[in-house]
Amino acid sequence: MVRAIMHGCNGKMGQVITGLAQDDEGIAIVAGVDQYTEQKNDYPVFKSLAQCDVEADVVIDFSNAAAVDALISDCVAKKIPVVLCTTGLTEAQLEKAAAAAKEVAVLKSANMSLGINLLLKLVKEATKVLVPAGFDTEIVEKHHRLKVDAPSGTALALADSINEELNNEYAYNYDRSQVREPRKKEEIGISAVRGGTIVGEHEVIYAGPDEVIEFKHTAYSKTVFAKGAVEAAKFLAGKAPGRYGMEDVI
Ligand SMILES: NC(=O)C1=CN([C@@H]2O[C@H](COP(=O)(O)OP(=O)(O)OC[C@H]3O[C@@H](n4cnc5c(N)ncnc54)[C@H](O)[C@@H]3O)[C@@H](O)[C@H]2O)C=CC1
Ligand SMILES: O=C(O)C1=N[C@H](C(=O)O)C[C@H](O)C1
Repeated sequence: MVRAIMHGCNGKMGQVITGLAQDDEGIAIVAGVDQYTEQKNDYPVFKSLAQCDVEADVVIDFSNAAAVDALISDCVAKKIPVVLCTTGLTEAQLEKAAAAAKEVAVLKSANMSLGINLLLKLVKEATKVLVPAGFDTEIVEKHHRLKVDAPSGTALALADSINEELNNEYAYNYDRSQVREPRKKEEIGISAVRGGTIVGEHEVIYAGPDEVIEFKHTAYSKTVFAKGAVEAAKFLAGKAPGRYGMEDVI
């Protein structure tokens, strides 16, 4: 059985994963880390991974970008593989995660659901055909009112997947309110909506001459992300240092 430390254990995703792990014989949450150390479950909770003295095979992280620098350093120091799911990371943090992967196994993914990981591939095929035919690409994401980062990590991952097919030559446009000019061809628009309890919606819109194609993924519960994270943790435990992604798990 894989022993996991839940980083961000007292948050929304931390609690869904804790519930899922209780019914899964292949994984056990043996400790939690959270800035609020209230013990909500049957495992001990520590303020930081550095302070955690419980042995484990892997860390699952759903916390906050501000927590990720210390987390990565602590995983390297303790030589524990990490499933990094927190979004809104800076370029410097992404570089730090890449450097850490030389020392420990790091699986980073902005979205652990099966559907989005398929969509990341589908948009590559669509882009190859549609953009040369004159279609513009826009991404619209919608999330609950408590989400702190925008645009979502998933929207950025979708944009990156599309842009790879365009030799990374397209710029991301997050805000059209400050200019009065037609849309540039070589851009990908990304818009964020926040409200209520929306779990997560991502639409990729290809708008062409007289026709529009839309791909849409809707997450109806956080369980889709939690299931992916649990499978990723089982996959990553015991793996050699390196960078891994959900494509390695699915
Ligand atoms: N990759 C994926 O599939 C998904 C990623 N996410 C991302 O996961 C992150 C967490 O999401 P939620 O659980 O909804 O947020 P949340 O705000 O409900 O939970 C975050 C938890 O992290 C804790 N935390 C914050 N700073 C900390 C620190 N410095 N040290 C230790 N713990 C700290 C908070 O106290 C809280 O309990 C977000 O960045 C979100 O975008 C969310 C869902 C799916
Ligand atoms: O904060 C969330 O809730 C989610 N965050 C991830 C993101 O930023 O892409 C994934 C999912 O959409 C839910």
